[in-house]
Amino acid sequence: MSSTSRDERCLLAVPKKGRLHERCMKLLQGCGLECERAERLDIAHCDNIPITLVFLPAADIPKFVGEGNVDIGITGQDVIREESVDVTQLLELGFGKCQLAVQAPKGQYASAADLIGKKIVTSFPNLTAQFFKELAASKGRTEDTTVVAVGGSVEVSCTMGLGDAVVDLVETGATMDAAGLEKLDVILRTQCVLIANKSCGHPAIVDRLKKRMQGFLDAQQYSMVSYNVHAANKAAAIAITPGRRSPNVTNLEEEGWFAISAMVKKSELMDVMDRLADCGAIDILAFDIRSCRGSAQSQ
Ligand SMILES: Nc1ncnc2c1ncn2[C@@H]1O[C@H](COP(=O)(O)OP(=O)(O)OP(=O)(O)O)[C@@H](O)[C@H]1O
Ligand SMILES: O=P(O)(O)OC[C@H]1O[C@H](OP(=O)(O)OP(=O)(O)O)[C@H](O)[C@@H]1O
Repeated sequence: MSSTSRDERCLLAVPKKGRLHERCMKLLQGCGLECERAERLDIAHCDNIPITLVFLPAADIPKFVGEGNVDIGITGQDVIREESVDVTQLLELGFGKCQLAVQAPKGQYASAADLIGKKIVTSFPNLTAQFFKELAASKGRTEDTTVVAVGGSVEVSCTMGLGDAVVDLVETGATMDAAGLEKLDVILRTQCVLIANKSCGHPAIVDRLKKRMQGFLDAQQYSMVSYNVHAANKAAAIAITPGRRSPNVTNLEEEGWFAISAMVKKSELMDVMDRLADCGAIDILAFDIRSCRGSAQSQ
């Protein structure tokens, strides 16, 4: 570990287990953070940047960031909203995407409004109570909806007779379906984000990490395509690969030929390569990008 004191090191909270953990570790690795975590220890100092990782339950991270126990953190927008802490959202990370949804036993209720005044089981008691309060107000209803907080396995609550319906996270819908539930309404769409304490003391380190993360995320979305094309087909080829800012065009030794390279969305890569070949481009190659920096969207 480098010889930096606690005050010089930026504390970054990372989900210690669950769905977000692996994705976060892959992201941090892609950002070049090198750190060794001793077995059973929930803290790891990075050797090559003054950042210390603190491994915490995802649901506790908003509070610790909000109160300044750690400087920055990675967690879901759902738990940030549930804790209603005042933190700065620095970056959407594009994974951990799901919905917080009202779910009821299939065929029993037509809409979430039919659950006003009933008993709802959830790990998100604050968001659930707020949702039903606002729903009741919008419908001119006065009954109080009972919210029962549980720590997990929410989907089995109706079967166990704990409540009439649940509010839980849904991604593919497989868990909901297996539990005999159906979605009646969506309270929140969420994804994993990088957050910072409002008066975070390490702006330079945080900014560097944010740019590295953006670079890693951009690199995952794009491939680099390079090809050779004759002057007669150059304009058509450039129209297919305009790049993010502009393609890189250089002259080949061979008269009338050009080498072109450009970033292409991975989701469009095969189509772009087909179209380049159709318009006369040759030697068409695609490369993975490991990371990138300084693109317009990354500023
Ligand atoms: N099915 C899902 N798809 C995508 N993201 C999810 C899904 N379930 C949860 N998440 C996101 O991951 C966060 C942590 O959820 P997870 O269930 O992994 O947490 P945990 O309770 O810490 O772990 P565990 O359930 O193993 O105890 C959630 O707050 C949410 O942002
Ligand atoms: O729509 P799906 O793709 O089925 O995902 C939804 C499930 O994912 C989460 O649980 P997770 O599997 O993380 O385990 P948990 O119940 O222990 O939190 C969430 O609580 C749902 O149960």
